[in-house]
Amino acid sequence: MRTSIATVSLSGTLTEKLTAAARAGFDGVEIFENDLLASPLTPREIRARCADLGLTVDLYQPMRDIEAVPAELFARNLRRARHKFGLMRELGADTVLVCSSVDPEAVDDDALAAAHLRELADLAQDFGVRIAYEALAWGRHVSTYDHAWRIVEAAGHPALGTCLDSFHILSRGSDPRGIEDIPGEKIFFLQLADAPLPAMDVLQWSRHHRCFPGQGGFDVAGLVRHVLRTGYAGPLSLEVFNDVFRQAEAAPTAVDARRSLLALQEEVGTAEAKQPPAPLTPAPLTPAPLTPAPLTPAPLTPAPLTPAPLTATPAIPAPVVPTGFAFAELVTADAEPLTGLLGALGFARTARHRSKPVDLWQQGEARILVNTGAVVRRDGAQLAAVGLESPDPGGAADRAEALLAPVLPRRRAPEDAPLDAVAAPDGTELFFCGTGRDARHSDWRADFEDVGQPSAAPGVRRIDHLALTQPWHHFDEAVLFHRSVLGLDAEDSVDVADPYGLQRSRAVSNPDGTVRIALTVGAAPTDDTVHAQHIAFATDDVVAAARRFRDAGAPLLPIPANYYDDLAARYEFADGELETYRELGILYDRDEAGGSLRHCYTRTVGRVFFELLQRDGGHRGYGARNAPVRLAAQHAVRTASALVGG
Ligand SMILES: O=C(O)c1ccc(O)c(O)c1
Ligand SMILES: [Mg+2]
Repeated sequence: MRTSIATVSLSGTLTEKLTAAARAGFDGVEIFENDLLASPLTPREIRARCADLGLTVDLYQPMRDIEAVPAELFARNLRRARHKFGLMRELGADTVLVCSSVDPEAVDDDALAAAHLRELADLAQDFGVRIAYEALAWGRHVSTYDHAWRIVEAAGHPALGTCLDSFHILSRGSDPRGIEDIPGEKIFFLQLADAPLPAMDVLQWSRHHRCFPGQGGFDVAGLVRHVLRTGYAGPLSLEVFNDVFRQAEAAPTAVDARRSLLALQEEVGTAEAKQPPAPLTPAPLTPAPLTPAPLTPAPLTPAPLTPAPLTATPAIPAPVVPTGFAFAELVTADAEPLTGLLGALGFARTARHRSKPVDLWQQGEARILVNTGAVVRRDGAQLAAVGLESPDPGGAADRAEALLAPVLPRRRAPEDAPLDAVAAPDGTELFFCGTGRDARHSDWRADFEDVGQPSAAPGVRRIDHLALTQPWHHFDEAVLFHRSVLGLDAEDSVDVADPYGLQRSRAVSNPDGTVRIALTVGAAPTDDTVHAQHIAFATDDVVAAARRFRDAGAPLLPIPANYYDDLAARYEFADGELETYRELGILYDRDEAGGSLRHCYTRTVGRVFFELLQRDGGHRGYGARNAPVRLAAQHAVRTASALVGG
């Protein structure tokens, strides 16, 4: 199907928005009136710009507070509409959105609303324009899609149809099955948005917190299926009001938006194939014939009034879910502080890259690459790449590419083993690996020469999870990326209090928990915790591992006594157990099923720190309840070392 995006969903000037939408591969746009008013381009120039970019203007919007008002006011509204319809011809837009009225003067009278909309549609028809009437969830008298449709039906005018907006429908809790009672040719437009579920005042919710499908909690795919069963043949158009997207760069937001529609179409297609085919009302592919406007002076080529025929979603290769971490790669100018920590944790340097200053440090199945040959940003050591074990590295990369992930060159140097890799939204390079499976392809170990043996002592077994703080304006994008591109499942988001802000965190994982990534966004983009990244190592005995680390002369993050007093009040411990945790700085958490989590932290080097973690009894969490204590302790350490100039 054709895809479209409202300019309100992207940041920047109208020109920047159009360019970003076109580059991301959208077919068309909804032009928001404010974007047009603020643009130095004339409507004809905007039309030409869109044409140059290969974009159609699928909708002009919104017109507000038109219907069911006193006669004199309605006369003024018609005058306003005449101007806008003229503008739309210049713009090459054939459909205008009319929102249900929020005017205090509007009356609760469906017959009057229908009569006014019919009159409006009559005028619109003279200009070759169609009216799509949309129920705003906070409309004064019309706030549900079925009510808007009843009025459209009563008006009975060929140039009047309805606009469905998934936000207004799903935020009101309306039953989307009723959509199938609307003939597809009377659905003039479909706007899609998701939103997080915790409800608030619906207007604030809509204006600030909409997000792209797959990023929130609505069943947008379910709604789209109902719409498609009517025979609707217009575009799938994203209309997302979101404070973050309004500020972030338009180009990545547009790509994020397109990825969400690709994943949505995949979901709709897949689910549809599993069900018995739904009865489809055949959709007329052309709107009702419209008389050209006699008043228009402009000898413009008429805007394309024919929606493109329904085309199948281009096939997206099936998800190839990663089955473990192959490695994590840290880049740093000075290896010693990091390798000092790794050595104290029990890691040994086991291999060296054949041609680059990259060392492999290993313990159990945990592998850390320390790279001193790459460009390091101002904030020091950082995690630059992650190797994911993949049952089909090429297939994983093909899917990533189909979902618009930037595909990286397969070889970083001519002599390297070819590896499929893509970039995550935060720039982390993700390598799809088949460690030990195929020496010619996807076995990154082929580039390394053994220089030692991993320690035999029991300690770290593998990487348990990565915690990656995302740039604040890429958080929702990152969650959708990991879900759609990598096929990981996303858990609900949790809020973690930091001394200087609130961090939203959402974990993504594979079904058996061998790949877990906690994505976090900080509240204050200037604060250094915002950029922190950590690698958590799984151990079967966190107390022994912590002791060994400390005995090697490395300090663990000190945790305040108050934390342990609270633990004592909360849980019963065996004799001496709590004292051990207190002595070592081990944090403790228990889930409802009695599973437990014990974990402790190293100091931070650049952006990076390590965690030792022991899960028992099937605990699947990350210790979110302990995170505020950990964050405060890290602040305290940073402040203290700043005071001594360290
Ligand atoms: O918030 C609004 O006013 C508004 C305007 C136009 C729309 O299509 C919409 O869904 C909401
Ligand atoms: Mg809308």
